[in-house]
Amino acid sequence: MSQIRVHQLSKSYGSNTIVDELDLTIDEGEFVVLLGPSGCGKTTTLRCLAGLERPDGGTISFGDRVMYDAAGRADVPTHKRNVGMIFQSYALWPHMKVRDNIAYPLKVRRQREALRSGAVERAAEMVDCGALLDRYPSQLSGGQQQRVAVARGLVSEPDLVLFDEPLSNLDARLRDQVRTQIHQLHQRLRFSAVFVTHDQSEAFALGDRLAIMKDGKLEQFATPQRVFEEPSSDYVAAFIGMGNRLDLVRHADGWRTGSGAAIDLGDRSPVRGGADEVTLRLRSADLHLHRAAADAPAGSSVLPATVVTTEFGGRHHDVLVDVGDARLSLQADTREHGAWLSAGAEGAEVFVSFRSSDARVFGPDGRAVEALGSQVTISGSPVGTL
Ligand SMILES: Nc1ncnc2c1ncn2[C@@H]1O[C@H](COP(=O)(O)OP(=O)(O)OP(=O)(O)O)[C@@H](O)[C@H]1O
Repeated sequence: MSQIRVHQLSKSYGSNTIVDELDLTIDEGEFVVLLGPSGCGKTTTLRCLAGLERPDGGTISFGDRVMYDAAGRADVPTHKRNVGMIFQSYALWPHMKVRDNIAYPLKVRRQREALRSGAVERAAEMVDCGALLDRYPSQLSGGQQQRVAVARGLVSEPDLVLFDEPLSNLDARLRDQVRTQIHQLHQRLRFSAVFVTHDQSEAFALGDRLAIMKDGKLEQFATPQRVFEEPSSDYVAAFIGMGNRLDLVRHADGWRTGSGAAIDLGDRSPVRGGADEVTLRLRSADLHLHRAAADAPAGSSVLPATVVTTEFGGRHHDVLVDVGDARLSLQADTREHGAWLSAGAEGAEVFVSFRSSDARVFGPDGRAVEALGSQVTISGSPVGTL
């Protein structure tokens, strides 16, 4: 098996375009995560890959085998695509024992040699379910049921394993356990996978690459590290945890917020003529709280703020502040700030600071303003030199 390619894939329901000329590649052994908010078309894309949904346009190929081609009228049925599928609802057959559930894909594909040579038992052992083979699904916990579903998804050594939000029905502790198990299995077996989720921590933990979807299209397709450090748009930044937003306007002496506070964008500043209005995004962890402006580290931007609410979170307090008409969230260290924050800090006049290197800047079209040495680009096209 080699690369899996999706080219110009489209799918509509009535007049609603759900998948919109989507291009996606999954390299051999790669774990690709489809990430995006509810309704952006993740599951529909997955179902098209599985052959459970008939696209309206485009092509899907697994190596040199064309699975679907709207123009060439190819459409290989699901049971001939050699995909493994793991669903949110586990989807185990209730009337079959664990052994028969895991064996099911081998029986459908008539893989008798695998059945004879103990593939079912090996798959069960792989997910620590070897002792459960003679139980029915109703005799298993949710976590055990999903591990059996993972064994069933992998038992036939499929060309592609599809996961549709498989952790969503599990409680937080089990979710972490099954997530780690899927990660370890992938490290060991190196199967090609597409994993649908709307949870950014799952995506960061599991993905070799993240395909972030918006309205049926790919907004960014890159490694988790790249997405975390350089989100390609304001939409991606907001979705992956840069919840703090400040709108800035260029003045003769530099950038200012709507309430007039000066902001130093450092080398993330677009050049004159590039953009005169930008959006700045910051993570809560990169915004710092001070009782006096002088306490802020040298070289950072400092903004006057008013405390709105605080919540105890253990080592930190979650704090909401207003900076002009922008509401920002930050985490304040409990050892440094706990005493006065716990004593009722609502309404307190404070300062917040951040470093320009932690901020990400987006142009009026929502695309990232990237600093490339002394050359600055907006939306990928050079607009001038600093
Ligand atoms: N069979 C169908 N008929 C009509 N509309 C559908 C059908 N299946 C899905 N849709 C619509 O297509 C849109 C995208 O659905 P899809 O399940 O692909 O989204 P998603 O990104 O996976 O979201 P979620 O995380 O909520 O599952 C939704 O608005 C949904 O209501």
